[in-house]
Amino acid sequence: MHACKQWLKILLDIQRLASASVCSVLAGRNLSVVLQAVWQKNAKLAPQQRAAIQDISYGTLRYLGQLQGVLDQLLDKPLRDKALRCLLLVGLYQLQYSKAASHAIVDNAVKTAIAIKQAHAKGLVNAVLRNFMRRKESLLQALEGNEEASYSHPQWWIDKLKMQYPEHWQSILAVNNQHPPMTLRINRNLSSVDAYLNQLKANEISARALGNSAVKLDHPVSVDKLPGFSDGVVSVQDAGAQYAATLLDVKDGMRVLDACSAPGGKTAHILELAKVNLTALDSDSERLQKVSQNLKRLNFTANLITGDAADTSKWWDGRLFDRILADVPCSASGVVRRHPDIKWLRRAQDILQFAEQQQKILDALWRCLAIGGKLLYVTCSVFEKENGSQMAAFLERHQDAQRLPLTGIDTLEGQLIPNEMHDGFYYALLAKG
Ligand SMILES: C[S@@+](CC[C@H](N)C(=O)[O-])C[C@H]1O[C@@H](n2cnc3c(N)ncnc32)[C@H](O)[C@@H]1O
Repeated sequence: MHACKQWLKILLDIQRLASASVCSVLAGRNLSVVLQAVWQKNAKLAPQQRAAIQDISYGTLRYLGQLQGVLDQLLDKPLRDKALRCLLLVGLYQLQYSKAASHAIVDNAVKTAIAIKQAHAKGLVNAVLRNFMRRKESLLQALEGNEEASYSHPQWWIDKLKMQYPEHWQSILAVNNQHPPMTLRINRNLSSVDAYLNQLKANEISARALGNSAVKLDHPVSVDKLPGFSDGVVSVQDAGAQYAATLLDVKDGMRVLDACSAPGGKTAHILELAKVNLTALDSDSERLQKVSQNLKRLNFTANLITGDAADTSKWWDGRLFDRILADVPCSASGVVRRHPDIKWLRRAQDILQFAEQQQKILDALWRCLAIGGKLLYVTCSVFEKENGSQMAAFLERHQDAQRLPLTGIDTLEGQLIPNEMHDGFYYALLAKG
C-alpha cells in the first residue's frame, strides 16, 4: 500500500477502535477489559497505535461530561445511534485535547463514519465537528453552571463530594481529571531512594523522591526501561498505597493474612519489610495469578489461596493471624484518574452494596485475628459509607476493637485525599484487645 494511504488507514483504525471502546464502556463494560479484547482481536496493531487508542479512549472518558455537554448543543435533535454518538465524542475529544491537525481529525471522522457503516451521516459528522471548531469558545462558555459538564463527573458523585468535603470537593474533582503519576516503590533491601534516583538519572529518566521508599517519575515510562525492575529492585505502586504495609507494622516470624491481595502490590511490600509467614487470599483466581507473577519477580513466596474473605469456613485452618490486611473491594472512587471509566460505570446505589460486602468481610476477618494483633482496613474510596461510617459501625459492633493512630501520615480522619502526589485511600488501623 502507498505510504500515505497506509498512514490514513492507521489513523482511521485508531479513531474507529477508540470510538468502539468508548461505546462498550458506555454500554457498561470495564475499559481495561474492553481494551484487552481490542488488542487480542487486532494483534497487528503497532505499539504506537495501541498507545493512541488507549490515550483517546481514556481521554474521551475523562472529559465525557464536558464532551456530552458540547455535543448536545451541536445537535438539533437527540442522536440515538450510539456508534455515531461515540464517534462524535471521540472527534470532539481529539479536537479539544489532542495535538493532531483539526482538518485531519474531521476528515478522518467522516471516513470513519463510512467505515462503521454510517455513510448517511457523513454530513452530520462534518457539520458537528466543524461547528465545534468555529464556535468552541461560546459552546464551552455555555457549560458554565452545568456541573456535570464542567467537572466531567456524574451529578450524584459531585453532590456526595460536596457534602462530604466542603473544602476539598473541587480539588478532588480536578485531580480525578488529571493524568495519573507513575510512582515506584524502591525495595530498600536492595537499594535506596537516593541510589535509585541516581540510577534513573544515569538512564535519563527524571524523577523525585516522595518519602523514604517512593519515587515519582516526571513522565511515565514502560517498566522494561526501569533499571533493576526484572530483579525486583523496584515495583510500580502509588505513594498512597505504600503506606499500607508500613502501617501494618509487620515483624519477622509473624503470621500475616493479606485478605484481598490481588494483584499483590501490598503483598510484595509486606514481604520486603519482614520475613513473615504470609497467606495471600483473593476471591478471583485469575487475579491471584498476578500475585504469583509479582512474587516470582521479587523472589518471594507466600501461601496463595483462592477464597471468599467473608466465608472463612472455606479456607481458614483456624490458626489466628498476628496481622491482617483487609484491602477490601470498593467503589475505587479514589483512583478515578487511573480508571476514568469508573465514574460513568458506578451508580449511586453501588456504594451501599460495596459497604455491605465490606462489612461482611471485616466481621469475618476480625474473628481470625489474635488478641494483641492488628488489622488494617483499607479502601481506595473517597465515599464515607465505605470509610468513616463503615469504621464507626464496626467499632460499635466490636467492643474488643480499638482504633490506633496512623503515625506519620497526614489524613483527614483516615482519609487520604487524592492529590498530585498520591491516589485517594482510606486507612483504619485496629488493635484487638
Ligand atoms: C483493592 S483490590 C486489592 C489490591 C491489592 N491489595 C494490591 O495492593 O495489589 C481488591 C481485591 O479484592 C478481591 N476481592 C473481592 N471480593 C473479595 C472477597 N469476598 N474475598 C477476597 N477477595 C475479594 C478482588 O478480586 C481484588 O483483587
